[in-house]
Amino acid sequence: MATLIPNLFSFVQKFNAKFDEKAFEKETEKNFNSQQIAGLILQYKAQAKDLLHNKAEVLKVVQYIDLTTLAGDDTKDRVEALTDRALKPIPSNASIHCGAVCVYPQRVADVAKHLKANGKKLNIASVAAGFPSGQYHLKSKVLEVELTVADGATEIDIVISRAAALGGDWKTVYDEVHALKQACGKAHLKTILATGELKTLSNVYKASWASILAGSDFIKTSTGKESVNATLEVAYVMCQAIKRWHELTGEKVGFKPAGGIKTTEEALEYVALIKEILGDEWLNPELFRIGASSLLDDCLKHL
Ligand SMILES: O=C[C@H](O)COP(=O)(O)O
Repeated sequence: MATLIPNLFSFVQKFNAKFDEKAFEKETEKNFNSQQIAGLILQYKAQAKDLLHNKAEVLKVVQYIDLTTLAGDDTKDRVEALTDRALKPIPSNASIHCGAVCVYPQRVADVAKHLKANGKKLNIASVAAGFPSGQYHLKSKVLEVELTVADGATEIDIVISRAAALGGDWKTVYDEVHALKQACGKAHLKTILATGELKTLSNVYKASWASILAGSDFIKTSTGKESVNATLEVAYVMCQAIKRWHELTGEKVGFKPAGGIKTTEEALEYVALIKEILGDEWLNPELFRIGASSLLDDCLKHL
């Protein structure tokens, strides 16, 4: 019962933009048992095998995808073609579209102009703010977010400072995310934790909590550029933070696994995990996305 009563500490903290270190430490003092999580992961994997035979579930996966290209040689032509594919990912079904198209900041204007010229609407996500390292001055990160939103991005994917996180400086993690949330204006903020570089599950939980407190609309596992990207283990921990925030405040923060998710079965493992931890109400593109460059090809084989 106690957990259903909004925790005014956290709630007020979020909207006053002040970071209370003691409250943060108290809230995030948790131990995660990898063995126990591994047991649950086996269950999610078994459930995904069943879901794979259900075409309606595969169709939903297509709609969760942030169809991504993040390459140094991306051109206007490439992102326009990707946008067309995100608008109609299944050639025989014009009613389905992907969650968003996701490109580098310099390509956002190409996508926005292409959509306008064709009279189409689609979420445009972009990986602004010094992606993927995050090793840039906050001032330039803020400016990059502002410029990218001005070019037409409706969703901004930023990455936290791993240097601050690994040093236990959660206030800096919070302050940066908070500043970047303000820079987003009306655009949604997805905060990438780069979990493959955070070393411990405790750090993953703390990074999730700091990002949620700072106003992130989504928390996302990885940039796709770390040597270890999305895993079910970190997804479990991140979804526990999302669940806890919902218990305390009634607010729903979205979840986006990204990086290295190439098969429909892998995508459905995340669906099974979310179903168990957060429930069916999280299984829609408003609250669940999968960042992926090649997953769609595999989904088409299952339809
Ligand atoms: O955010 C999206 C990821 O960068 C995509 O990663 P991927 O190319 O491994 O699918």
